[in-house]
Amino acid sequence: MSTTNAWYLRCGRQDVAERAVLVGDRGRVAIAAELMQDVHVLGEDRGLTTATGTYRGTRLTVSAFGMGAPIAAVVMHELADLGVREFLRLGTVMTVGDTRLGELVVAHGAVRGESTSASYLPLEFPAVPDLPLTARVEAAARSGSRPVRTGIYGTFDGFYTQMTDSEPAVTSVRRGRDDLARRGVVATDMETSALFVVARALGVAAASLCLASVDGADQRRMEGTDRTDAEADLLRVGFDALAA
Ligand SMILES: O=P(O)(O)O[C@H]1O[C@H](CO)[C@@H](O)[C@H]1O
Ligand SMILES: O=c1cc[nH]c(=O)[nH]1
Repeated sequence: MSTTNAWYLRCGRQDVAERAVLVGDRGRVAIAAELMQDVHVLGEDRGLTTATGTYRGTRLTVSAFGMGAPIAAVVMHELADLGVREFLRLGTVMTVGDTRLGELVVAHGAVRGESTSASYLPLEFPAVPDLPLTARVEAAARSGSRPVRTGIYGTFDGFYTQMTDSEPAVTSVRRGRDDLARRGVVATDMETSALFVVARALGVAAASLCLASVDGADQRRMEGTDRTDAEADLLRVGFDALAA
């Protein structure tokens, strides 16, 4: 791949910072842009939105991939080829076990329940974050006002078949969530394990910090200003960690 023009992100090495935030929802790029100065919105293709700006003197790139591990891996891969060295996923998760809505959850590892990471490294390889970056993330989270939880994520491809209580898989999904809780998993999402493994394969650092926005037990969702305020807190904490 050319290092001057990424296939899908449609930008060059000079357009991106060495530190990047990966979000799912494109709306979070707009919120992130409000936190930064000198913001440049970069090329947009297939709904992938990327912006680079400065936060407290540190240049940061924010990129939205949408949903799911395959496209998250494409975005990480292109940004790594362009020179990004540190990645922080800032997203949302569903609670497992004792995790409560509104908590910020720092990933200490992730169950590789998705298929994308196996195209980079075999399943024997663990999905673990970069530990120094994770320590920065945890410190920034603990200096904020929200409760912080740490632990293992479960990452899956099947939103309706592996994660939510939807027919026809509702019984196996509930059983699977109980099994994860018994083994100490604290949350589920669709990208974290893939990003950890892809980062290891490409020789870059990755960490993941997410807002618990859906209750796994009853599928209640954070809504309205509760949710938007919490997502703004998530972005501020994440930016503080990357700028530290
Ligand atoms: O809030 P984001 O970052 O999109 O993350 C979570 O939300 C989506 C599912 O609702 C998946 O992408 C999942 O990982
Ligand atoms: O239900 C949810 C909420 C956030 N992230 C997910 O992957 N699922």
